[in-house]
Amino acid sequence: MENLLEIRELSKSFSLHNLGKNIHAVSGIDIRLGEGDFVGITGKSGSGKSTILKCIYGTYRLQHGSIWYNSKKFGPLNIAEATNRQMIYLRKHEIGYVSQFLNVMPRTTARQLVMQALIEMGRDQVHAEKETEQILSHFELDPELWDSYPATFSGGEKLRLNIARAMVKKPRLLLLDEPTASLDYESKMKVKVLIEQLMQEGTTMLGIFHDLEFMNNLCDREYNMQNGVFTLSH
Ligand SMILES: Nc1ncnc2c1ncn2[C@@H]1O[C@H](COP(=O)(O)OP(=O)(O)OP(=O)(O)O)[C@@H](O)[C@H]1O
Repeated sequence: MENLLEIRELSKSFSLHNLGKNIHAVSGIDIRLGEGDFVGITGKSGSGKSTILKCIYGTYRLQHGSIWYNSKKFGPLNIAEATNRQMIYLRKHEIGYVSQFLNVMPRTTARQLVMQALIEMGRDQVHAEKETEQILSHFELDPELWDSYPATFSGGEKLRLNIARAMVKKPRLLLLDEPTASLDYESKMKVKVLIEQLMQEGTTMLGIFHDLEFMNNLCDREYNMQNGVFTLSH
């Protein structure tokens, strides 16, 4: 397999049984991502952008098409047919997903949350501790909060922690689902610095951004979604 990710003819619809309705979220989507590519997706709200990322991450099962991912561990793998065990492995080691919502884990501090992610990736304790402190400082999370539970954090603090946790792992493929949506300008710029660092290190990224200015200078290619269909816009 020549690319890191090859999506062919992806279609996904949702059956709303209680309303007797079927919603076609996306259809006939084709995307190729070579190693190190940064591809952006734009489009109106509800046009199906997040659905694509969720199919790649295995949150949604597709009805039609294939999502070939060239895994380090499993070789070329069609995510549409991957087992739960394979998806759990990929999420821990190879594919990252960052959205604007943080899944808070009970009785886990901010520091532990980031450290766990690094240890899952195989870092030893000493390096994991150092990298955790570096990234929490980069996102200016007040050191007083490092050993507190994120459940009580403000929206912006949760979001910065969420991004820190996904990015510190430096996954091979990083899916960005509007991660900067509700961040202030300074925090957005900090995310941008990290994206640029990851690009230099060869991380492949597929990202949805509403802020076109933010995205324009970063992406190699940009697709626009309209009513569940894709067109290359630049
Ligand atoms: N789990 C679900 N169940 C039912 N319908 C869904 C589900 N997820 C998405 N949809 C529907 O699929 C369509 C596409 O949704 P999606 O979240 O992919 O859009 P989006 O382009 O990412 O929107 P936004 O920019 O507002 O986040 C919408 O009509 C949405 O209501």
